[in-house]
Amino acid sequence: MKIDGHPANHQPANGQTPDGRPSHHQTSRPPADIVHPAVHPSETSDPRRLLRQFLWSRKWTYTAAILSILASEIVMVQFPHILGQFTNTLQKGRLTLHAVGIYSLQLTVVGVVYVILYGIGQNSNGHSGRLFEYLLRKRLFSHWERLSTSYFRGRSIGDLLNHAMNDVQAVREALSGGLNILSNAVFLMISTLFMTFRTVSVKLTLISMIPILFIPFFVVWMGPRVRNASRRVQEALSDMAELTEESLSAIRLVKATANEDIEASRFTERVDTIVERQMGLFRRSALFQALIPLMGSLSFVIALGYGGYLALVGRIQLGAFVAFTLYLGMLITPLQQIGFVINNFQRASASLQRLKVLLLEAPDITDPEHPVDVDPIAGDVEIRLPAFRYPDADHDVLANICLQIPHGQTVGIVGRTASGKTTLVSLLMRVFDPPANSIFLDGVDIRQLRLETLREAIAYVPQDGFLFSTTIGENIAFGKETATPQEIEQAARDAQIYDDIAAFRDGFDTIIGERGVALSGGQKQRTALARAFLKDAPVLILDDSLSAVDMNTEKAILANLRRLRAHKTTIIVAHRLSAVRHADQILVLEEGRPIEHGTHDELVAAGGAYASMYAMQQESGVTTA
Ligand SMILES: Nc1ncnc2c1ncn2[C@@H]1O[C@H](COP(=O)(O)OP(=O)(O)OP(=O)(O)O)[C@@H](O)[C@H]1O
Repeated sequence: MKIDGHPANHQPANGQTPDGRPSHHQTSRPPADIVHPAVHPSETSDPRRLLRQFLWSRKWTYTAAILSILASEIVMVQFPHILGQFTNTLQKGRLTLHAVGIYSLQLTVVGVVYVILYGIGQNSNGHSGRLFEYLLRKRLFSHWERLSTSYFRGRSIGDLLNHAMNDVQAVREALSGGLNILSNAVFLMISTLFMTFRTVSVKLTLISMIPILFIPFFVVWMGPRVRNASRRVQEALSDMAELTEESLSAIRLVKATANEDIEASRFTERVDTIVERQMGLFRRSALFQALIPLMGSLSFVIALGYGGYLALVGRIQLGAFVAFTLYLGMLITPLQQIGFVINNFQRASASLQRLKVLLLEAPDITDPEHPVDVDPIAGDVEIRLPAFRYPDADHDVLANICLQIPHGQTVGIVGRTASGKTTLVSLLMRVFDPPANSIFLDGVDIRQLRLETLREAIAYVPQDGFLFSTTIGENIAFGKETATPQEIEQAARDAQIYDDIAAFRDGFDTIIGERGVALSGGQKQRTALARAFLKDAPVLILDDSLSAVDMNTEKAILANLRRLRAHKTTIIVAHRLSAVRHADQILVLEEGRPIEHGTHDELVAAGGAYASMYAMQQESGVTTA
C-alpha cells in the first residue's frame, strides 16, 4: 500500500540531532539579514507583490546603490571630455610634459573612482537579488509543505524543481544583474547626453539621436514574443526534469526490463524540444538585441557625417569632435544593454507569472476556524463514515464503515488489494478530508482539531518506509526532536533493527539513501518503525509495514508492540494475516465495504472471506502464527 505525501511522523526535528548537534537542515547558515529579512515570506502569496514589498523594504539600500552607480557614470563621462581637452591642447601646440602628466593623472583618478563607485552599487544590488532569491525559494518551499497531497498528485517533482531553480533564478538575474545594467545604462545615457549638450553641440546631438527614438517601438513589438518563447523553454525544461526524475528514480526497473534505449530516446525527444524552443528564443532575442545597437550605429553614421562636416567648416573644435565620437561610442553600449535588460525583465516577468500560479494555489486541508483543544489525547478512535470518494472520482471508495477503537486496543484492517485500507487510514490523518462528523478522536470530530494536534497524536509507518538522505540516527529521531541517543537505540531495538545498524561501520551515524548506504526493503520498514516507536504517539498506524520482514522478526516486533502499546491505540493494515492475528478486532474490507468484523477466532469460525484467506495463507506457509 502506498500513501501520497508526508506521513504524520515525518516532521523534521527542528534542526537538532538527538544529541544536540545541529542537523543537516541547519548546516549552511545564510547571512544575518537573510535570517531576519525585512519582508517575511509568508506575508503574501503573489510573487509580484512580494517583489514590490521587498523593493520597498530595501528602498534605501537600492537608492544608495543606484546613487553610487549614478556617481560612477558622472565620473566616467569625464573621460571623453578630458581626451577632448587633450586633443585641443595638442592641436594648439601647447602640450607640455607637465600637461601630459596632469591628463594621465586625471584619467587614472577617473578610472579608479569609477571602479570603486560602480563596484559598490553592483555589489549591493547583487546582494539584494540573492536575498530575494532566498526569500522566494523559502516562500515556495513553505507553500509546498502546506499544500495537500492531492495537489502533488497532479504535478511532477521535476516541474516543481524547475520552478524553484530556473524561474526563481530568472527573477534574481533581473533583479541584480538587470538592475545594475539598467541603472548603469540609463545614467550613462543621461550623463553622456548632458555632456554632449554642454560641451559639443545641441543640434548635432539631437540630429544624431533620431534613430534612437525607434527603440520603444521595438520593445513593444518584440517584448511579448520574447516572453512567450521564454515560457515555452521553461515548460520544455520542466518536461525534461520530470522525465529525468522519473527515469532515475526507477533506474532499477529500467535496467531490469532492459528499457535503457526507450528511456534514452524519450529523453532525446525532450532535449530536442528544448533545443528547438531555445533556438526560437535565441532568434527572437538576437533580433531584439541586434535592432537596438543597429539604431545606435545609425546615430553614429549621422554623427560622423554631420559632425565631420561641422569640424571641417570650423563650427566645432577638433577636440569637441573627438569627444563627441567617444560619447557616441559610450551611448551605443548602454543602448545595447537596455535591449539585454528588457529581455531579461521579460523573462523574469514570465517566470513571476508561473510562480504566481503556483503560489496562489490554496491548501484544501486547513485548520478549523475554531479548533477544539484536547490535551492530552488518549487515543479513542471512532469511525462513522457513510461514504467517501476521492475528489474528481466517480464512485465511492469507502462506504458504511463503523468502527470503535477504545485506547489500548489493537485493530487489524485486512482485505484484497484496492479494497480501501490505505484510504481509510489516510482519512484518519486528514491526508484527504473525511466528511464532517465521520471520524472522531477522543470524541472530537478530527476536522475540529488543529492539524498539528491531530498529526502529533498519530505515528504512521507506510509500507515503503520512506527515509531521508541523512544518518540512520536522524531518520529515527525525526519523530521526536528531544530524543536522546539512548532512546533512539531503544527504539531501534524494539523495531528489531538495532543489530543491523550496529553492523554498519558508522553505526547510527551511517548516511543512508541516495548519498549513502542502500537499505533493504525490510531494513527500511524497520527503521521507519523505530521512528514510530520513538514518537510513542497515542495512535500508531502500521500500513502494511511489516510486509518485507521475515516471520520471526515480525513475531518479535508484534510482541514488542503488545508490550509497549498496552494502553495505546494501534491500527495494523496487513495482507499477511499473522500481523493481525492477535488484534482485539479485525475489519475485513471488500471494494470499500466492511464485509466481516470480529476477532481472529470469531472470523475463522464464521468461515467467511477471512477464514478462506487464512486457510490459503496457512497452506502456502505465509502465516505460521
Ligand atoms: N488519491 C487517489 N485519488 C483517486 N483514487 C484513489 C486515490 N488513492 C487511491 N485511490 C483508489 O482508491 C481505491 C482504494 O485504494 P487503497 O490504496 O485505499 O486500497 P488498499 O486496500 O490500500 O490497496 P493495497 O492493499 O493494494 O495497497 C483504489 O481503487 C485506488 O485506485
